[in-house]
Amino acid sequence: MDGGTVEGVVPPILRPEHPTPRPLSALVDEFTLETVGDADGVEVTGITNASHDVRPGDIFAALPGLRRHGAEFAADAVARGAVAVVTDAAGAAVAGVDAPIIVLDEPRAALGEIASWVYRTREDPPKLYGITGTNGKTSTAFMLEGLLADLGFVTGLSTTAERHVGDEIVTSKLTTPEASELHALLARMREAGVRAAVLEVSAQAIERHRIDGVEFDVVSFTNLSHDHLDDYGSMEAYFAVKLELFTPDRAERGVVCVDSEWGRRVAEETRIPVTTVSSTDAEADWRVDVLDERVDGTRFALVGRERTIEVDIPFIGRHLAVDAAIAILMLVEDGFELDALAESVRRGVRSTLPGRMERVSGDRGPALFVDYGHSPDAFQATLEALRRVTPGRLVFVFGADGDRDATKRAEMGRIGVTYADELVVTDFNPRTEDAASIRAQILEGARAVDPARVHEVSPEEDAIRLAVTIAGPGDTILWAGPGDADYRDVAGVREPFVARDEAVLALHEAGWAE
Ligand SMILES: CC(=O)N[C@H]1[C@@H](OP(=O)(O)OP(=O)(O)OC[C@H]2O[C@@H](n3ccc(=O)[nH]c3=O)[C@H](O)[C@@H]2O)O[C@H](CO)[C@@H](O)[C@@H]1O[C@H](C)C(=O)N[C@@H](C)C(=O)N[C@H](CCC(=O)O)C(=O)O
Ligand SMILES: Nc1ncnc2c1ncn2[C@@H]1O[C@H](COP(=O)(O)OP(=O)(O)OP(=O)(O)O)[C@@H](O)[C@H]1O
Repeated sequence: MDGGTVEGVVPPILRPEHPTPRPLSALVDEFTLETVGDADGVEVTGITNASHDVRPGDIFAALPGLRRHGAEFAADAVARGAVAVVTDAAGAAVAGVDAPIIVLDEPRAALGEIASWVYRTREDPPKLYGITGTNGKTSTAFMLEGLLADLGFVTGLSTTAERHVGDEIVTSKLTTPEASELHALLARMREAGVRAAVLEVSAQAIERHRIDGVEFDVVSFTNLSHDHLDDYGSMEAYFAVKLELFTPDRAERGVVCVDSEWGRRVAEETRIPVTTVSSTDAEADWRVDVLDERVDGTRFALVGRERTIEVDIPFIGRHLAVDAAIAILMLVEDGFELDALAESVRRGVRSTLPGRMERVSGDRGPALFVDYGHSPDAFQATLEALRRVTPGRLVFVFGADGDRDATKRAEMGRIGVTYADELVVTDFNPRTEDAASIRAQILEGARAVDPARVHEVSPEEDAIRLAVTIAGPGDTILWAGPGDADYRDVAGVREPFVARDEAVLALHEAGWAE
């Protein structure tokens, strides 16, 4: 199981409350599936690939994984009420269950289409907006949802931070859920009357068939930078996966930020019509001209070939202005008039971004922000933005997560000490890795720039306390990594940990907060 061992830390999976039963035999006929056992008379109401999520009437998708084969859990799934199993030949050989088994060469590749059939998610779908890129997906998604809500839509949202079904909010596990969970979420949204849904799409989701069976009205590309090379090996391979979202099977239209070379390539190589936006390239269809950067917000002009609007967002930095522009343009691409959007932009973009550049300090002492950034490019964007609104020094606290792309760690250290005045290197979800050796990799990059401004403190609650001691009024502290997470993962065990709360406590102990 990927969720932790601590109760309350594993987020719930949202499902339709009143699914319509469908005959398994109709599924077998429609997809011409090879079946062991008798599908006749079996009624299906759901599907899942996680044995602990099985409900009576489900199909259990027993998928081969990196760590184990889901078929190991088939008996448990059937005991919980699964009425059929979908798996591959290896899974069928070990499933050992008294239930019909559908055997496929690649069950993961079929999961999206089967889940879409089970939950009928192609029937009268809501408007669907998908956002991909290395950084800014969650931020853009929240801003877009805010706009849609202001336009009067009942909205749905699926991000790294939270999933929303109208007013219902749960925390997320993966950025993009597995296909069976995603289609269940869409079915739950339909029950709640959701007419517009915004989905964050990770590279892993595209590659691992998590968004199969979903057809987006508009997709967008924020940027691409060093991350996830443990999964993809090279930036070229990482790019190729992202590009797949911009194909006619996946989406009708797109919005592409061409600030980076990767964005320019998406715009060139896409197979769907796209509009381009940039804060640096005057040739783009739309330009983001930042007019004013303040500690409480940013004002920018969104300049088109024929129209311009001015936009205020309550977030710091031009990178978030670009995210806001992408959100607005996704609606323009979907047929909304920019002028008609202006009022909603004024009100709707004023949503909150959980754990993204979130200010947790009050009026006294240093300003303290908790952020979710965990890549060199995100660090640079946030530190440069904070520098422009900080009269004093910039103190940066971060760690690099374990069991994830180790090749970015030294670069994170280098960026950290280059763009901040003081750097406190600490821990962040070491998972199954040794925390000290992760810190050592970061420190190697940081100390090569300037060892005098680099501190090493473990664990993170001590690190934030040191930062609060170093900083004073007029200074800014950025704690990057944990964002809005409510746990930390040490030695593969998740324990409750909320960075915001630790940060406020540290400020309180230093006399800067009540
Ligand atoms: C590399 C990757 O994406 N792995 C995902 C994948 O794991 P896997 O295929 O190796 O599965 P496994 O753990 O071997 O288990 C095999 C099967 O047995 C099932 N099982 C397993 C145990 C059990 O008790 N019962 C059970 O049914 C599992 O649900 C699975 O279907 O399927 C699992 C079940 O759905 C996921 O939890 C797991 O995500 C892991 C935790 C992960 O860390 N993924 C990251 C890399 C990821 O996907 N990140 C992106 C965003 C990144 C970003 O933008 O920063 C994301 O979209 O979240
Ligand atoms: N357009 C952008 N360019 C660079 N950095 C950005 C941009 N937008 C947001 N960031 C920074 O990237 C970090 C992550 O932001 P956000 O959560 O919105 O991205 P994400 O793509 O959803 O990340 P993840 O996929 O890891 O969930 C934050 O530090 C944020 O300040």
